[in-house]
Amino acid sequence: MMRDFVAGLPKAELHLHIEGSLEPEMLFALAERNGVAIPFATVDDVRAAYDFSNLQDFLDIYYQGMGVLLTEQDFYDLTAAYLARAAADNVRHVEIFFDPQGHTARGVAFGTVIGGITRALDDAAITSRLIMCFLRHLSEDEAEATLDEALPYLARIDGVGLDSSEAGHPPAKFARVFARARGLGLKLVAHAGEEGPADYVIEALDVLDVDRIDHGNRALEDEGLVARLVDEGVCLTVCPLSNLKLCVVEEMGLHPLRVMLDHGLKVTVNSDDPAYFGGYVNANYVAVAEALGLGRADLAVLARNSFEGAFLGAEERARYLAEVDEYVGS
Ligand code: HPA
Ligand SMILES: [Zn+2]
Repeated sequence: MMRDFVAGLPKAELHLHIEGSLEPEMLFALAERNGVAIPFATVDDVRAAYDFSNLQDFLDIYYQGMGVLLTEQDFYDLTAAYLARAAADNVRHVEIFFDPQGHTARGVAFGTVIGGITRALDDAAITSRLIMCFLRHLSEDEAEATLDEALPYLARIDGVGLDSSEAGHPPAKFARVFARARGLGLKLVAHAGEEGPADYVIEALDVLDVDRIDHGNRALEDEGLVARLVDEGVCLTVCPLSNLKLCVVEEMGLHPLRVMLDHGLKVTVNSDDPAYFGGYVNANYVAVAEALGLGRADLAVLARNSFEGAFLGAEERARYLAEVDEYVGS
């Protein structure tokens, strides 16, 4: 069965917002532990509120939800719970986003956030990288101040990203801070082409010089851009259940992943904000496999792409790719 094949497939997850892995049960537990009021009476009430028509609808609830995260232990518990879910999906390597500005704006210290997350990463069996995202609805000066705050922790931060409300906040708004991050030796990624136009994908490549594109769906609207992404082997971190929940696609049968694979784009499958979008990484693989009729060979390509697009050293990458080959050949 396809589900069993996906379950055993070794894979990397490259697009996961740790704050988006906050399950309703943990939301309640942390609200109680920290004495934070939340506008929900039951876990079912919370799930009922997860009905979004666009990215902003989701972001409003996502920023509200992270308000229960206050202590280092909260960030540890959140991250440890995600890592356990990922390991259960046979995720062998994760690259985790976090949104420091969503916490420092509430008076939670940068060190508290990164301390809890990295302690959980250190305790986990799977390998990981950590990517700090700037909130694009805020100013570049605020992103610069966040990068300043990160300087003492650069040994634990592998890259920077760009997330939050895309429309009206083009990548070029963050040209200076991304250039500085590059100078500090950090990897660079940016959400682009989720709701924003193909031009934002081009800008992320040309102005920010990113190593990967997060989402990238709307790149398909520009033939020349597709050819360039194929030619340059740019990895796209696609998030099928997210796209469905945020109405980026009308139904899963219309998801562009199959077309992306057919073009030879280096696409990967990821969960984005699994607590909000209805499934972790394997659920995303199964959803697209069923809706688009993907076979084992397609799924193996997706898993290989996830390790090829990851910020791994050559030796680690080769080891993981060999694991995929061994599994697929078996
Ligand atoms: O999918 C997303 N897009 C933009 N910002 C986000 N922040 C969390 N998830 C997302
Ligand atoms: Zn995302």
